[in-house]
Amino acid sequence: MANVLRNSAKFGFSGVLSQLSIHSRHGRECVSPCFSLQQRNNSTSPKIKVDLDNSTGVAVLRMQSPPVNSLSLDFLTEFCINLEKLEMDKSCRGLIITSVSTHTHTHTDTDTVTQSHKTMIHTITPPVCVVSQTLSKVSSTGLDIITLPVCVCVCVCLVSQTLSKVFSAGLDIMEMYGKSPERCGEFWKAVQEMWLKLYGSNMATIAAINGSSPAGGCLMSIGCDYRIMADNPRYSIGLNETQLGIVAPFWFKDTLVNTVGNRAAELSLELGLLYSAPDALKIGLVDQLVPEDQVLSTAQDTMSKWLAVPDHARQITKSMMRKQTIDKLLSNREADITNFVSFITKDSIQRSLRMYLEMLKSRKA
Ligand SMILES: CC/C=C\C/C=C\C/C=C\C=C\CC(=O)SCCNC(=O)CCNC(=O)[C@H](O)C(C)(C)COP(=O)(O)OP(=O)(O)OC[C@H]1O[C@@H](n2cnc3c(N)ncnc32)[C@H](O)[C@@H]1OP(=O)(O)O
Repeated sequence: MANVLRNSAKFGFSGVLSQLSIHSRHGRECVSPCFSLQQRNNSTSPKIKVDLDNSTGVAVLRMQSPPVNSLSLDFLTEFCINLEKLEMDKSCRGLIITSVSTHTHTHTDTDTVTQSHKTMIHTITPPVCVVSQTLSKVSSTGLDIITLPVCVCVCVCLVSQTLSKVFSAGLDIMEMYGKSPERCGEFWKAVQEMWLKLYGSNMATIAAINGSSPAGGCLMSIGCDYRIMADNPRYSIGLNETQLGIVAPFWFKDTLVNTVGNRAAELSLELGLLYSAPDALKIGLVDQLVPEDQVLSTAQDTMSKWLAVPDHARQITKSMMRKQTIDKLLSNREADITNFVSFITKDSIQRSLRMYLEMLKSRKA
């Protein structure tokens, strides 16, 4: 654990703001205004909202990165910073990770608004102007640009984006498709960092899984100490990498083996299985199913049981259970990055990713 914390110390807070502005992928975030707004609201970053209840010592981290909470470099950077801040905060003993279903953003603009196609524009003030219009997808970049000729004096508009019913769609495939080896390496290092921080956290961690959680989303869930999933037939969870033509790295595999045992992990990984909530419960991939509207409250009740155990005893035990798995990656980080980069940049793998992306988009059409 100490190693994990020492390793993570290299993420300085001064670097956070610059990372956030540099890596904004779609140009849909207006970083500075959002960041200051989030600070006023006691949240820490645009894609992630954190509320720490000082009376219980429990923080709720809500992922709010539409459309599917995919784990981009931006997202992972914010996630790690937030985790590090909570880890350093002695008053925080427990962490619940979940997804928000709605997300509000503030944009400062003059007369043009650029957003993704799932955006609804609700209100624009001042001048008073109400528009309610679902945008259609128009450009090859995936961005929609509309001009509001009647609102040439727009100063501030409140934009609400809707998240799909997902916990997290896993790694952002666009971070692995058509990117330079350097950028892929940077991305993979951030994926490693996210897992090291979460799996090695001193806090008691609970995943409140209120939506689908494939691949990297599943990794995030099994990186926690306990998993509560919404009993909704539309949701699934699992490490489905082979379905994309890619191979789950050894530390994904190790985390799954530690959670469900060797045989279930073998079947699950080789077939790239996505489990329904009841099937996930059956193999121990999640610990509890509850009605969707009770996921968070159950996580909070469960957390109080975890926090009834003296911290030092729980932390040392957790370290004893997970240290070997964590150390294996720590001593192979560079080789793991090299492997990832050479694997993911292969033509054949890039073709698989392209076909998978096309499949995702055509499924919708
Ligand atoms: C030898 C070995 C050495 C080293 C190791 C090497 C390699 C290991 C490498 C990688 C490991 C990767 C792990 C991963 O996490 S890969 C990501 C896997 N994720 C998935 O398969 C999920 C795909 N998504 C879905 O199934 C669905 O989107 C959903 C169930 C999450 C939600 O369904 P919805 O119907 O609600 O939403 P959609 O319309 O499908 O999606 C909306 C929108 O979002 C885009 N999108 C979805 N998922 C992703 C994603 N993971 N990354 C980027 N973008 C995503 C989707 O295309 C839609 O986009 P458009 O609106 O059409 O533009």
